[in-house]
Amino acid sequence: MPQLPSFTSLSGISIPTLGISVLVCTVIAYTVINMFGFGRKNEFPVEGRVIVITGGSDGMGRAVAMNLAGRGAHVVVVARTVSKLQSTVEDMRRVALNSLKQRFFYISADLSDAAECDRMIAEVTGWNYGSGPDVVWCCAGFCHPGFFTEVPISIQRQQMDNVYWTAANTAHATLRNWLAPMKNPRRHLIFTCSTLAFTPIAGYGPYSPAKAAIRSLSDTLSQEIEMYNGAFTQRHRNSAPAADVKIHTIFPMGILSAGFENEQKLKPELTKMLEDADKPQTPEEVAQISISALERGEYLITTMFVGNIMKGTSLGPSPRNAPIGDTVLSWLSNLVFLQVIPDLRNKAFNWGKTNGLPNVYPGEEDETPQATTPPS
Ligand SMILES: NC(=O)C1=CN([C@@H]2O[C@H](COP(=O)(O)OP(=O)(O)OC[C@H]3O[C@@H](n4cnc5c(N)ncnc54)[C@H](OP(=O)(O)O)[C@@H]3O)[C@@H](O)[C@H]2O)C=CC1
Ligand SMILES: CCCCCCCCCCCCCCCC(=O)[C@@H](N)CO
Repeated sequence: MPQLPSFTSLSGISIPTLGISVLVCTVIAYTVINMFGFGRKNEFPVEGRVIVITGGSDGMGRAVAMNLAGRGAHVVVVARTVSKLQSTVEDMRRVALNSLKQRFFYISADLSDAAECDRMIAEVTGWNYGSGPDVVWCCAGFCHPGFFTEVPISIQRQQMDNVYWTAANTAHATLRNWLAPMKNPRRHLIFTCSTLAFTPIAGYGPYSPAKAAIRSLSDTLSQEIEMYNGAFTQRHRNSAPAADVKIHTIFPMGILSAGFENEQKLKPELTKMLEDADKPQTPEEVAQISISALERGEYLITTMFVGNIMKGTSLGPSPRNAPIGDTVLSWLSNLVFLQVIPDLRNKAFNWGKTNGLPNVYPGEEDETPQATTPPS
């Protein structure tokens, strides 16, 4: 009588081996499908949409504007300096996907002033035949690095105004516009933060807190917006507007922009040493990587490997992009940071030991280089 196949032999392969192989193949197939995005819906369609980009006249914001113009969006760029805005509009016309249909516009406004943000959103709505924009992407801001005690407090307040308040004022004006009845309920509000919101680096005291505040606002709004979504399901009982608003925040590492060149002139040598792991990216790279992540529907978005590790250690209560992937990332990052946290502090300590204090002391603020705030 022929022997029945035993538990350990099925055409010569044991069943546990077969099981593990199937599992491994499934994981590989799943990863490949995810990597190439087969069958995945684009969560960030932009063709024919009206997109406002603050800080859209330079650096990352300008690169985002050019990229989206090339994908068929109608783009409004907002910043203070008119000449840079005009040249960006001209360049967008050149790269437009459909130059006959697409419309471009610029608004000069200092967005650290809330009234200016309201005016800006009202102007965009007028220009868009009475409808608000579909996407608002906050990129305005610049960095004034320096040691906390050496940078005059007035400049630190300016950083809060130009980094946090330009974003918060824009979000306030935008959401008030969006939470009125709207034609196309799916909207995107995008903040541009920095990986410094995840990991402290000495010499960024005037700047990092403003970025950390943006991250906190983003997390709060991503929860608060659900109240509007919930109310909308009961719209037969109340007048809730359709509020399918998605919030996202981008966390770039260094970006090779005009703002970055200026920042390098002010930056303490210790800070440059501590951020040695940062290999700055071009604005175009940052724009492209961010847009691809938005298309995948991500919430907290980093633009390179080291930034992702920095995010992992600091995920806290933020909504996850992928529950399993982000959880594994946070475990691994926490292990990496067991070494990174004391390393950064030791480097600061040893810097002081070797070099003493820098030349500028409190009370000599007049010698501190001033933040560049290009004229309106
Ligand atoms: N460069 C870097 O290394 C990093 C930058 N980031 C962040 O990314 C974003 C873009 O940075 P980057 O590419 O360097 O930008 P740039 O410094 O090259 O450009 C900044 C843009 O913001 C505008 N802007 C600045 N202040 C205001 C204001 N008060 N009201 C309206 N517009 C304003 C500027 O125009 P104008 O001056 O004419 O108003 C310009 O269009 C910023 O939020 C920055 O903090 C994050 C990580 C790293
Ligand atoms: C393997 C993981 C190790 C992690 C080590 C931590 C390294 C810190 C790198 C700091 C990078 C700061 C980039 C943001 C810069 C920025 O926002 C300004 N340039 C603003 O313009």
